Amino acid sequence: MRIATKEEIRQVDKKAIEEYGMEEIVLMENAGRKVAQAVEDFFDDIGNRSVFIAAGTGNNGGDALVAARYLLNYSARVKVFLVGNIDHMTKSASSNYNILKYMHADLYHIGTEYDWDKVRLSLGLADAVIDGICGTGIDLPLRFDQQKMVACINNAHKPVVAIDIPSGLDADTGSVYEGQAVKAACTVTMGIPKVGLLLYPGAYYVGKLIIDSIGIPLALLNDKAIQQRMIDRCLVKKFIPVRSMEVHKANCGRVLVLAGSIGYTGAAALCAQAALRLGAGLVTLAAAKSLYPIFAEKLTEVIVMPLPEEEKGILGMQAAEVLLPREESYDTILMGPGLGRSEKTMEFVRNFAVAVKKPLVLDADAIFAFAGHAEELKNCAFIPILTPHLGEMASLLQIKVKELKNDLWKYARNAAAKYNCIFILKSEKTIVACPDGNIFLTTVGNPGMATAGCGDVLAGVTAALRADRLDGKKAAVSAVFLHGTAGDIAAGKGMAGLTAGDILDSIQSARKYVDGK
Ligand SMILES: NC(=O)C1=CN([C@@H]2O[C@H](COP(=O)(O)OP(=O)(O)OC[C@H]3O[C@@H](n4cnc5c(N)ncnc54)[C@H](O)[C@@H]3O)[C@@H](O)[C@H]2O)[C@@H](O)CC1
Ligand SMILES: [K+]
Repeated sequence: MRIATKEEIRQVDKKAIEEYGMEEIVLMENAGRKVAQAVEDFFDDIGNRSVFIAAGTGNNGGDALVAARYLLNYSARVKVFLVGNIDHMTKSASSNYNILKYMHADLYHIGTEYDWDKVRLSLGLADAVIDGICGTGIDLPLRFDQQKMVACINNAHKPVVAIDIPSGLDADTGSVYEGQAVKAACTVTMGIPKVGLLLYPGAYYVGKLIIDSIGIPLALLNDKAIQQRMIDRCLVKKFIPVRSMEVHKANCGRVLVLAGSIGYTGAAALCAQAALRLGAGLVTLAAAKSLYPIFAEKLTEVIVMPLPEEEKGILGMQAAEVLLPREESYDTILMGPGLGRSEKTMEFVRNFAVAVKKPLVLDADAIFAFAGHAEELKNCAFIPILTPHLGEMASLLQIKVKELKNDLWKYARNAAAKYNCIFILKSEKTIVACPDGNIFLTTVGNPGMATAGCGDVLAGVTAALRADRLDGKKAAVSAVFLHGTAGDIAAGKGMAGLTAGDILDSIQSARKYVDGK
């Protein structure tokens, strides 16, 4: 399923009306009916219930006015409060306003402070609230009267059904101006989700998300021009090849891992093992030679290659001299987990990444190596996949984490295009950003996965998929789904106390779930 920005959904609505000949008022009718149904679903006895409806003057308000009519038809008690000047109502909203007037519905205009008392009193008596103050048509901050209505609704602590998007939430970024957004129990969004519903802090305001059809043709909702997509099983199943009967260990992915330093041997072991668990045929862990005895003892199925070191446990340019002549033995090279940040190692990472002619997955310290040198990523032979968390991304882009968080998707999208990289940007809602502008958002994973080593497992899974001939975009998207699914399987035993080792142990089951066998 795709996820729309404000402009993209505006284009969808426009094309439905102008190209397909759908009537705006019909779309509004469908939207309003779905909202009324959502309210009805809250109660067994809607006929005995009072519903407070806040309706703005745009089409979001129009949806609310339609919902009011349906709820009146269900015999609910309905009070509609209009937020804004009705002279500015859109044509379709105005038509619905006139119908309600003709029905002698309880319609209130807010002019004086006395009217706000009435708002608060009605909210106090209501069993449920519909938020139709505004939707995708606004730019924040809200107008003063809209802000006041949002505050009244939130202070009433009643179950709120938000139409399309909780009022006050930015549909593109998920940002909320000074906390002024409706806190919904449920949001009924039309056609496809809007970006802001899925991003934090916006996602906290949404409650249960219901995605309802209002009759817009699927071809429009699935248009490639909408550049954001959910990562789900259906998408990933299309990307991952069925394992052939004639498969050989050398032709289902040979991964070279460059990872580990003194104190960080676990990271190296986890990512190498994760690549095997996903299905790579051969995994070689190349590490500073003084670490060799540790890995030889720790790992059984992984081949361990000792490399010359600059200092005890620290890799430098000599490692490249050993590795470059052997590059044809590998399909993908993963660098970074636990590698350390010494100057010599960072220099080696940057030089080797450009010299080697194999697809790369760069994680952790290998991403840090490019902080202040991001332009050099453009010189990689293949589009590299980078798997930063927010701190690593911020250091790569030389900005503050707070700044990055304010417009995460924009930064990720711009950086992917500018440095010709694919980013798996890890957070509570991991995304994949591609140089062509496409963004993919995870639908799986859980807070238990905020644990040491979890990212190392993701890096290994990503490298294994890339080594099995998936292009960068498909490998990154599939890795996020398989890793998140493995985390969800592991969380079956409990989220707190979940370890990266548990996720590792569940990767095989996650792949089986995707393969459908
Ligand atoms: N366009 C369509 O065909 C459809 C639209 N639908 C609904 O319409 C909504 C979008 O409607 P609109 O585009 O009319 O806009 P909204 O109803 O979201 O916003 C109301 C009005 O506020 C104005 N505004 C902008 N910034 C503002 C600010 N800072 N403070 C106050 N007012 C501001 C806008 O000009 C807009 O007319 C969707 O969210 C959805 O609920 C649905 O009815 C389905 C069909
Ligand atoms: K709304």
